[in-house]
Amino acid sequence: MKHLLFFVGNIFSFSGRILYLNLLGMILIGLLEGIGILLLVPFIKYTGVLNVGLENKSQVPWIDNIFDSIPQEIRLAIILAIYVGIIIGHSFFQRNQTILNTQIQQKFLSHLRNETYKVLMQTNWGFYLKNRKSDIINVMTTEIIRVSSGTNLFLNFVAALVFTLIQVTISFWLSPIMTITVLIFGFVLIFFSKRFIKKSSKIGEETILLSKIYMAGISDHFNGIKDIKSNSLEESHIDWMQSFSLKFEKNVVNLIKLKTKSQLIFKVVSAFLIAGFVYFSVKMFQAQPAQVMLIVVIFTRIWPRLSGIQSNLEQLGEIEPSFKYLISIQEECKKAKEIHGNENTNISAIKIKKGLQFLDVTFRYNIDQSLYTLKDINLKIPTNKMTAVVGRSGAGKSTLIDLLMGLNKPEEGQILIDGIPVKGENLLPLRRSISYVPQDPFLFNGSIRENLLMIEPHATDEQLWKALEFSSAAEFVSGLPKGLDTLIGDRGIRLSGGERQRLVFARAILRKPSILVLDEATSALDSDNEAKIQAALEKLKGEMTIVVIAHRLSTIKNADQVIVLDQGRIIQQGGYNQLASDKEGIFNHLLEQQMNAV
Ligand SMILES: Nc1ncnc2c1ncn2[C@@H]1O[C@H](COP(=O)(O)OP(=O)(O)OP(=O)(O)O)[C@@H](O)[C@H]1O
Repeated sequence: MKHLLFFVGNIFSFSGRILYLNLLGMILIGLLEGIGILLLVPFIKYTGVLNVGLENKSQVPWIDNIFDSIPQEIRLAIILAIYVGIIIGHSFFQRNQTILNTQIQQKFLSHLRNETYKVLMQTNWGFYLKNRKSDIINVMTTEIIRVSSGTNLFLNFVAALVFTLIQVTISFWLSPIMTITVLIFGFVLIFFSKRFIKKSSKIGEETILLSKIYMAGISDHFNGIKDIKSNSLEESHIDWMQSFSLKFEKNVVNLIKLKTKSQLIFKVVSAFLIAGFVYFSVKMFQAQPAQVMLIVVIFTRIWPRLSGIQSNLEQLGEIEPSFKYLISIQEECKKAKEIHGNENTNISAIKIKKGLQFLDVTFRYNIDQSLYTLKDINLKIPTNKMTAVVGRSGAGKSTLIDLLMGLNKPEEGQILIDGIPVKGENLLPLRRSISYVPQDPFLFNGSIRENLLMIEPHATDEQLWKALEFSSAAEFVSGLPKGLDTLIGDRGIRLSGGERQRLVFARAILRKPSILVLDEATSALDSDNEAKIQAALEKLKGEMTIVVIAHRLSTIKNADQVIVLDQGRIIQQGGYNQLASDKEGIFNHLLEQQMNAV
């Protein structure tokens, strides 16, 4: 319940006055419905549908008094006119209230979506190492909508309580004993239906789990669609989907079974109660037709409200796990927050004068694992020079780069920029100074121009072509029918691997970074284009600090220093030729292996 109240508090502080207006509208609608019940008294009496006897007073004498004072010939017309007026007023308020409700709900949904997205964007990289991307997509798509509709459901529940209260008050006026009896039976039944709410909550938990698995499954499958097609794995994936759909089906059917079971109990009890009331009223208390009709009206008005409360509680129980889940994600994000407020907008890049340094740096991904991913790393990266990091697969090269960019924090030791530790305030300026080109670069489904402008939104066409020229991409881009406006598909699927890498390289250069980090960024290039990129890097050497990870050692021939990593430790460090000539060294060994392979 506290999770639900957290979001209700949120919607109150977010929506403010408009929410109170909404509640007021609900009360008005409830009142109009209540007046509708009161009108039944004169309606029954003066229409003569039931033989009440005009001389008899009903349970609400003041209503009789009002209508008795109206001339008989226009009395019925007035009653009917009031009735029509009430229906019109009721419909009018209900329409406005529905619109207002939707506005509040949609605004709250946008607020929830924006805020959750913002905290997700502001968390550190460690959060993304711990959580599955598909779980986060599930939160942003499914869970947020469930929470928003759950909050709305709660507001409707409050409105239902208000309606019930108004109707109970009016019914109490008409027949206190009858109203109290219905209420006692209703609340006893609600009390004994607690287990339905618990069961709904369990089904809600199962729904979240299923959505997570589903989202993870389909994102894996469509990310790997090429592998699926080329290895003809379609059938097994179709089977997975079919068996999964069955689980979804069962989950929803179970929920409906549960909901309808409690409603069935309410309806059966209501049938027995109404039959019992009418029987005892007529047989034992000789009730008049008007009184019997009143009993039926009161019962049929209040009882559905009580069964509605039960149904609302079950629905809230089902959504409760989503409230809990969203709060836990938001709290985890807050703990992992690395950008506070809007500080990201006014950050300017720093100019690095002397260089970067790793001082006794030790790191491991999981504090429980005994082996360190990087151990006792001492290293200087001089400004405006090229540093290459090489080593076998799994040696820790990418991890070293992630630490350099401040994505992960060292467990021990520190990383310094011009002698100042990389942490807190200088973390974001450092990242602003870096252009990073990963192994599998990110291109989104848009035009080449949009992909380039993503990094430097104000760049002119001239600057774009210059960057493309620099990365040896100008030739292929100008050869495309739509040039810069060519659409490149999901993750740049309509380009070759080498074209993608050159495009991302152009994008990195466009930013004119102080530090250019290339993580296996030229692996897909042919030797001709690789030579061109090497020449480009050579030109950049005096202007920016370049850090290159490369398996293909020919790429780093021009490096000013080479760092050789093995099992998380630096085992060799020096100039390219110096390391190549050390016959005992692992670098020479790696070189020989590559020569033999060629
Ligand atoms: N997110 C992670 N969680 C746990 N372990 C990780 C994670 N990322 C990498 N590792 C482990 O850390 C070690 C170093 O990985 P890293 O990616 O830095 O190696 P690498 O030298 O860049 O390898 P490659 O050349 O194959 O890309 C590997 O043993 C890897 O399994």
